[in-house]
Amino acid sequence: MLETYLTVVMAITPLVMILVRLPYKINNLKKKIVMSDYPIYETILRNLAMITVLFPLVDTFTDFTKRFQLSIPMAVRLFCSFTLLMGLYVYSVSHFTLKDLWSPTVEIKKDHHLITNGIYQYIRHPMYLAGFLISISYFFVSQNYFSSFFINTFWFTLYFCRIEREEKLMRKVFGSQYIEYQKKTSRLFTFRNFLPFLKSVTFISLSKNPKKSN
Ligand SMILES: C[S@@+](CC[C@H](N)C(=O)[O-])C[C@H]1O[C@@H](n2cnc3c(N)ncnc32)[C@H](O)[C@@H]1O
Repeated sequence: MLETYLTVVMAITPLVMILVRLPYKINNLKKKIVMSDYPIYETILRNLAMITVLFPLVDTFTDFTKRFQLSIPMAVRLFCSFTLLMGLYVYSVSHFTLKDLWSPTVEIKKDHHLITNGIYQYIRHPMYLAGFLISISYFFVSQNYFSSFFINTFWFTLYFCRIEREEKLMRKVFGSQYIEYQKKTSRLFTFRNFLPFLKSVTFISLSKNPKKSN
């Protein structure tokens, strides 16, 4: 019974990730990019990371990776299934908040404005936080060190290479507005504003993305 629940969590992970992202991915193709910063190594890394999104399906529905299993206590696996679902939720909320300003790489679109509401009023990179939560939790839920090694290596490297460049580009485009925003927010996680942060995730405060920055 518990094993079935964990298998379902593993199987829905890539499906939720793909389905949530799909409309934004399509929308992104229509938008005019005015500035970008993505070196070739990031394109390679991103494509490799994208392939690993499918690994949970391989782990769940085939025997290819079965021999790389550890034995992790059920209580730990159950707890991590909760953090994995939280990760999927934060991933969805950050997409819903960023809307058509989402892009797969570090780039600025025509009429880009700074989002500072909802979950973005507490942390600057909720989508990357979600990625970390999902990848780490997946290791414990699946117990599969082979898939988890590739998932974690590619996603962690991608995010760590990207965050600084993304913030640099945002400072270049939004100037003092982004510097002020940085002062008020944490990069990936907030202990100081943990409760309001949780509230913003729980109640999806998607209320009116300001068209112009405040
Ligand atoms: C994959 S999204 C990730 C957004 C953010 N780093 C996160 O983790 O939630 C990357 C794009 O989002 C855009 N972006 C990031 N933060 C933003 C903000 N606060 N307001 C508007 N656009 C933002 C940037 O143009 C960047 O190219």
